[in-house]
Amino acid sequence: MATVVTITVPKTGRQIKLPTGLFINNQFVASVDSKETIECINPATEKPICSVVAGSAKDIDVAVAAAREAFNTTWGKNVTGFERSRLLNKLADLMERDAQELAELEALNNGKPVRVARDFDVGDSVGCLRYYAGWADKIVGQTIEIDNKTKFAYTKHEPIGVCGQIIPWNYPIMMWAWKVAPALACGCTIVMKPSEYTPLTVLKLSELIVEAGFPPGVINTIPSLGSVGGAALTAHKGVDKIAFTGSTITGRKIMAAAAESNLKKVSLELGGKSPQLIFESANLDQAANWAALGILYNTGQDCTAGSRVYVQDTVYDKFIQILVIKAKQLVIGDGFDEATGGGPVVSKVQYDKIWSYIEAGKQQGAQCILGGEKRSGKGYYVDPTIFTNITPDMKIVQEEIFGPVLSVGRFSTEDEGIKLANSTTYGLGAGLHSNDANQCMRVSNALEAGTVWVNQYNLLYNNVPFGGKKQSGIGRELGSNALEEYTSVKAVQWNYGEKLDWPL
Ligand SMILES: NC(=O)C1=CN([C@@H]2O[C@H](COP(=O)(O)OP(=O)(O)OC[C@H]3O[C@@H](n4cnc5c(N)ncnc54)[C@H](O)[C@@H]3O)[C@@H](O)[C@H]2O)C=CC1
Ligand code: BAL
Repeated sequence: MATVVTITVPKTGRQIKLPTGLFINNQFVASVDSKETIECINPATEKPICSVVAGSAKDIDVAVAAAREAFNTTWGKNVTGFERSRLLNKLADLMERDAQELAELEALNNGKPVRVARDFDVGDSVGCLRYYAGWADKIVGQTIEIDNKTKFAYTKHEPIGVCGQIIPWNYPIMMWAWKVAPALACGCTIVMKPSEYTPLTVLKLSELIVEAGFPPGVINTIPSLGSVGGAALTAHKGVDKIAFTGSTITGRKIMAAAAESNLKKVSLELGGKSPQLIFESANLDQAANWAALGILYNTGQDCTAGSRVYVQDTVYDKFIQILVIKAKQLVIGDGFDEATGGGPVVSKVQYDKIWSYIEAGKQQGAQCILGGEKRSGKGYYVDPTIFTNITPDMKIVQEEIFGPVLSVGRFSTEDEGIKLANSTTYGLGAGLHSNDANQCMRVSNALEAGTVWVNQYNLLYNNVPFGGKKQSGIGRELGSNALEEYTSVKAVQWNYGEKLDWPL
């Protein structure tokens, strides 16, 4: 198959040349043993965009060997923090230069609006690369006095080695940046496996890696099915660490494969069923804005989607009225129109999954007060859908839907609200809206989540750590905490005088 295709973006007419091979040692290559391809579909039209090479387990071996060679020679402990910083900044500049093209490609492959992809996904990713470029020459250890006379120790935060990074389809560019930036800043090398649904922008970014000047083998990219390339990468004995974002079910498999192979370090950013509590003192108009953003941003395909909202009963009716108005205001449609706020969901699989939950909600007796009807025509569109009259045992209340489907319940006391919010196996995000500062402090302490948003929701910053509690994950991305995921602490204990009397 061709190793470069030209994609014409339907609405803008832009011609994008895209390499479709596996990216190993700074070159786009064919699979060593497979003729399999991945067909990429435009979710807005349901039409194919192009096909890319699907990597095999043997291709993962080749990529891991390339990453190991780079780690031992041009990268790892052989490259200065200043140089890592320079290259990361250069990569950020190139992404910024190509922001519109990357956003159009992301919109084609994922469905999200171009404006959102350009201003948030690419914009925040550029910021992420620059943030970790800033850290690359500031990774420092400690000096530890031992007896103040003849001995001391110092610690070195060494790059952990070859990292397998497996990312999902909901934020292809941003999840790429969250993973590669801290790994490169710490001196690790990478074998990246993008989602089989959205490999296109990650391949485009691979071109920028060459242009930025990264040595061959530092970052390798293998589009592949999860059960093939993902499984091979996780079970590989030459991989020192796996960083994963995706479903909890796949997270479990990854942890098991890591345990059974070489006990590689694992960080997991998994699913959620995140709650928002609306208290009677809250600014209801603002709380409704944040609740709408929480469930509708990225068409609900967000690990932190605020998919359960609980409202204090004294303001319940008023809040619902406002929320429905807000949800109706979001324009869902053509992602190439700058006014569009939400696009289709990513795939037929995801579309069918969301509709099966909407049907389950109706069957189990929840009341659908907005949406819940399919559109006619092409495209995997799901309109904002709100359920009330929910009970804790319903599937729509318990399980991650990953679509624009919100369950709204009510509570009377603060304790009851907290109990409802925490009644899930997940613990990724949570929100609370109240104008009582003491209440904000009490409730934020009580909510079981890696991130609690107070009087806001779903905003993430490159310098603030992000990750989950309970079954939402292990480890942290973003902030200085992410550096710990990619370094191994070595303690060097130094004796400059003590004599050992032997035998003991
Ligand atoms: N936390 C998050 O941000 C995400 C959560 N999800 C949740 O997962 C559900 C299913 O979506 P999927 O795309 O099927 O998620 P998934 O967890 O299977 O896919 C995520 C990544 O893992 C890879 N993968 C799949 N099986 C693997 C394996 N055995 N070993 C190693 N890697 C493997 C995939 O190829 C992809 O790159 C969604 O409906 C949503 O609820 C999906 C994507 C992102
Ligand atoms: N909300 C950003 C991370 C994610 O959905 O995976």
